[in-house]
Amino acid sequence: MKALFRATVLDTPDDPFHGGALRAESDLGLLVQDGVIVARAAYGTLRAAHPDSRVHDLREGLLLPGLIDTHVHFPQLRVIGALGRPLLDWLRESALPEEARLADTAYAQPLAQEFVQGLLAAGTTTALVFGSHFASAVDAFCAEADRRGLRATTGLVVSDRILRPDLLTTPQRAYDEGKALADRWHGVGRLRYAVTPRFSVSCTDDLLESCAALAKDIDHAMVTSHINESPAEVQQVRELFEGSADYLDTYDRHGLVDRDCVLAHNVHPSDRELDLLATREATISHCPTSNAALGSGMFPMRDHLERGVHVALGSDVGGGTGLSLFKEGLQAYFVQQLLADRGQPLNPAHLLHLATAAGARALDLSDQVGDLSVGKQMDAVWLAPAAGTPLDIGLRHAGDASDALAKVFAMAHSGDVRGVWVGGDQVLETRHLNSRSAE
Ligand SMILES: O=c1[nH]c(=O)c2nc[nH]c2[nH]1
Ligand SMILES: [Zn+2]
Repeated sequence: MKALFRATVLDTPDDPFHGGALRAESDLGLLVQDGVIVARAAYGTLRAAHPDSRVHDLREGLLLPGLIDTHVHFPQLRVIGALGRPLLDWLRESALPEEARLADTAYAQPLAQEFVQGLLAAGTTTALVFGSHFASAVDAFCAEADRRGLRATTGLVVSDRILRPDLLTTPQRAYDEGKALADRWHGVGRLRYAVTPRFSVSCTDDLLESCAALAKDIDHAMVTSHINESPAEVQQVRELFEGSADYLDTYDRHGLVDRDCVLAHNVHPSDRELDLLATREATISHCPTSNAALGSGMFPMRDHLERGVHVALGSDVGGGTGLSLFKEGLQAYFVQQLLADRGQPLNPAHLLHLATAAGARALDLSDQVGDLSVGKQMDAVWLAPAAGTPLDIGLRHAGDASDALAKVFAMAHSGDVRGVWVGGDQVLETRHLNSRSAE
């Protein structure tokens, strides 16, 4: 049976960083068949043409494309909020001891459930997920993401130096375990594989070469890692890779940087790195709450965009302070405001684009998700705040759609998410969902 969604729908099919604007339509109908939007028109018109369709009446609040988180660590959910330390200290004292616990599948399995539930509850329908150093834990995450219907790209995190010994591997083992995981999960349901060297600090050239070999041997794999996050980390990479031009070169000289590559942070890039990222068409995942929490620095978004580098948004949990991309969008806005004349002016359409269509492009999923046009998958988040909350009051008094969206980024959180769909499947249902088969 066809489903007909009735809502006020906001999305950004035309890139607002390149002349596009927010698309906003009220009392719109989205007709969905087999998970795909097959018609988009005034609700009354679609209802008259499809009287047997099952109506989802979402007129309260707003319907947005499902959010796309391009950098989030599965093993770090339980250590969100370890504030007060810079990156390398935070890794050693907070993140890595927790990551070591995932050697135990009995620890990893409930964590996978909590993590996938957390993403969906935040309205995130697609994510590029930094996996675990342990293949069994990556299996646990993939099984849970598949069970819940999350659109996820993930892989085995690999390192062969400097980290605590229980997190280290070898180039051969990294290849073999990664290949076996990809054979099990790549292309299963909505899952894809990402080759995931942790960062150049913890990866020798031999390991990065094995990552490149693995990426070549998996049809259309992604590659993801970290880059230029904190000054101390950048300095350590400089010392470890004396023959490299810069941090990006440590990946690029192994052929790891191309359109299917997403690198998190890039808070401290050189002009050469920005130009090469643009040439390679790679994406930088900007993770603003993490950058602030770890004191990593203020992201030079304007330099990225002026030089043609693609930018999307990531929560970077657990360096980041939660799974909500609304909070990341707001923090991205704050940082650019604080950079004053060096900052990138951002309006609500920019924020929505960064949290949706830009992520789809990063993951090479633009033909499927990122906005709510005909032909796209029905991946959507329905925001309907409880009556009397500041967001509810704000939405009811918003001057126009852009104003309403600004209020969403200023105030929305998981508690305001009332329904989430991936490929037309309802993957999260919360308070009093209003769905009926006829008017
Ligand atoms: O923000 C970050 N989180 C991490 O877990 C990590 N590992 C290397 N570099 C990192 N940066
Ligand atoms: Zn990270």
